Amino acid sequence: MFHLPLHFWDTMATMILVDFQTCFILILLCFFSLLCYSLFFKKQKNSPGYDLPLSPPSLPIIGHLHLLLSSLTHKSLQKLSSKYGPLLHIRIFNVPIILVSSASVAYEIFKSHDVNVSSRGVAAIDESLVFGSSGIIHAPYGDYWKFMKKFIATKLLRPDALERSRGIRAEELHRFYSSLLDKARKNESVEISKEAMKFINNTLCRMSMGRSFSEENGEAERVRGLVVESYNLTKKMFLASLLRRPLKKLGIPLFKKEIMSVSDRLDELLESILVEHREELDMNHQDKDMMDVLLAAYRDEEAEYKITMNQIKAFFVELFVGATDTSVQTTQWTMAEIISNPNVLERLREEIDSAVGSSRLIQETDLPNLPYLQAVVKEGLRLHPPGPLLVRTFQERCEIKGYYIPEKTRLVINAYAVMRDPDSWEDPDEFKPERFLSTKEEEKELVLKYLPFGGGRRGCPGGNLSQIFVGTAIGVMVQCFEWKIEGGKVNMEEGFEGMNLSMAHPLKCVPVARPQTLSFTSNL
Ligand code: HEM
Repeated sequence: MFHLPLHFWDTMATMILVDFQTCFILILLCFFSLLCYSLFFKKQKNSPGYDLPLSPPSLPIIGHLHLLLSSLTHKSLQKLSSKYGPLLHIRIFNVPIILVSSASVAYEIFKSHDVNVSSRGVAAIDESLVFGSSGIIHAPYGDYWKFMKKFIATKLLRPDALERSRGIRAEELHRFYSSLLDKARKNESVEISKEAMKFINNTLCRMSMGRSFSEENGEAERVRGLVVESYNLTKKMFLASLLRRPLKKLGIPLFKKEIMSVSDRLDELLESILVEHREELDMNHQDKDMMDVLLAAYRDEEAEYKITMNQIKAFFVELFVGATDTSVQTTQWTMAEIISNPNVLERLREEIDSAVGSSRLIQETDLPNLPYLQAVVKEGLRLHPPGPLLVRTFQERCEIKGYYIPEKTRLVINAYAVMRDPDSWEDPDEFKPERFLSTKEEEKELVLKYLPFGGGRRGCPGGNLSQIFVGTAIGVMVQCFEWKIEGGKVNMEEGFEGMNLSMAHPLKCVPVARPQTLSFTSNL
């Protein structure tokens, strides 16, 4: 009898086992695809006359999801629009998203459909303090949002409220200068974003709730740590918000545990700071910082809107998440551009030296007299907007450039692409601050295509404060130091840290103190 060798049976057994595993995986895949198909891929009900713009080629089932998950989404989308046009529709599974990449289409949307696109329509985990439903960033366009927007403009960031906290910013600016000077004396390298983060986070902590890094309990540092954790969850939150409804049907609470863990710790920290503020307010009846002002609104029986404690906490979380890293990244990118463009550095320094002189440190009250510095910051924001994609939702069906968009369709405006659109900007990839030294007429035109702070009523309310943070930080670095760059050249490669566009290789350089600026005492 013919005997097959033992190892043959071994091999057969292994093959059968492997085949069985492959089959099992295949069956699972088929099952999962069918499930995806029924959950995401079933044709949406067409609204009458619904006619979306062109959709570029996409992958089966997932559509353009891979582009949204790429590390530099704004660039992938910019590439797509430069090939297929400034008004497109992309899809994630079967969910359509309108993609806008030119100034003219963005302008039409903000001019004629502003209220219609004034809700973002994205909410991750309802009960989370980070990007949940209690915050302003994801609040639908309605009473709560209107109350908060007005409150921020008239109570928290109005010129006289900012005037009251000017002393805090001057102290922190001096501390920023001293820290750089210390590094210069030791000939040590500085990571610009770290120094800027200390300055901005500390200033904002003091302005909003009277806390700073230097205080012993370290609350500002804990806030900062938790904000960093929130940034690191951004992509997960985005996915959770996108797939929330279909996955809810399957009982999968995507990333809920991680998101709630950060949210709970923020809640605990803010609760203790709020209790302290309430007790102090009861004793002194005097509001000193933003938290006091919000608590007074909470207690106001006559207030137009009855704000809740959860909304107050969510506001502070979003204030830190939205205000610190955006300003830090802008400071870092702008400084990188200044160091890479010696002619800009020279002109800027001449302006500061002549307007401020050499006997004192620059202050925020100097900014109106420094038009070139303002132009440099604007140009930094044009080329490197920290939030390159603006996300909104069309609440109602509408017509854009002859297309009919159904209600509840997501909208993404690629502000990065708009601000580098060669049809709107001369030499769009060049750092040319002069373009912002314009006449009033030209200025009006610029507003239409300049979107680092978004647009319309849903645009960023913190533009003025961020100009102060970034303008003064850049002012100090240029006024007081020469900068030696490691390796002689700045690496301008982009990366994405958390939710903001950042430098793939953080800017590190050694400050060398200019002789006349060695002995500035505090401006106060
Ligand atoms: C360089 C710094 C900053 C940049 C580039 C920036 C950018 C943005 C952008 C692009 C948006 C979305 C706008 C839209 O959808 O049209 C936004 C929203 C927001 N920003 Fe800023 N921001 C900065 C600083 C600040 C500061 C300092 C604050 C607070 C003091 C702040 C508070 C907010 C708030 C509360 C929102 C939500 C507004 C709403 O949904 O109605 N931001 N910001």
